[in-house]
Amino acid sequence: MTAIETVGLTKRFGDLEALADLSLTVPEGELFALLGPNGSGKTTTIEILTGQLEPSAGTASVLGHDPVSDPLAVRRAVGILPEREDPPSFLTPREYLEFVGTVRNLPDVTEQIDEWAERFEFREKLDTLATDLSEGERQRVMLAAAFVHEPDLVFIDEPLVNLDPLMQEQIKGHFREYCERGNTVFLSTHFIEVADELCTQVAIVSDGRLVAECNPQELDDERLLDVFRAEVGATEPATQQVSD
Ligand SMILES: Nc1ncnc2c1ncn2[C@@H]1O[C@H](COP(=O)(O)OP(=O)(O)OP(=O)(O)O)[C@@H](O)[C@H]1O
Repeated sequence: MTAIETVGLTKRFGDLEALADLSLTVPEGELFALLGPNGSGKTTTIEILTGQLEPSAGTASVLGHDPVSDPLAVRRAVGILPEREDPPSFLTPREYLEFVGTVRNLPDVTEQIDEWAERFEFREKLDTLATDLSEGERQRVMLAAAFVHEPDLVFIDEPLVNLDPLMQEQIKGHFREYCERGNTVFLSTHFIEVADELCTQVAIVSDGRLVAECNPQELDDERLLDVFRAEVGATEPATQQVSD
């Protein structure tokens, strides 16, 4: 089945066309990356697909729901982690995840909280106020919040930016395992290495336009970096780095 389908998705902000005629199909079970340089329309796409922003033209379907006419149905069904979003500074991870559990109608999240804190290694910080957590720790709490209700589809904007290399490996392993169970992960990133190593389907966007689609695991000599350079004209090696 198809997890996400967009047809001719377009978004204009005044004179700026942030997204132009984007048509994408993401089958269920895919570890998908929308890859593109800064300002290429990745966040705009996620915001439209999760019903936070209305497109100027085009249609989208997310797990069979229309994010324009029924944004709540989409947001109930999926997990979302926006770029650089933090838990509220005045709550502990435990309190925040309990809050998320309530919003997600989970009867009792005690076990899930333990499980996710163990998996993303913040168990010893469960009762520390978020304001006193490191950036990476806050990111791990937010990742747990995106997955805690075990949605079929999770959107994550720049998933690995604040994480140390060992935690990056752990999170990548989690994404793979999650998709192997038939779920779908939609990542947005400007780090080629993340898309190349991790993803089963990559769509490259530049200036709001889809310029290439591929499965990096099937690329032989033509590495994803070469495709990216050819289509986007990027020559900066910085795009290969995984962390800031
Ligand atoms: N609300 C807005 N009003 C006006 N312009 C906007 C708005 N939101 C985004 N844009 C513009 O749309 C373009 C695409 O932005 P978007 O945030 O989708 O890019 P991105 O690919 O996610 O970039 P980054 O990798 O830097 O996060 C940019 O030129 C941005 O300045």
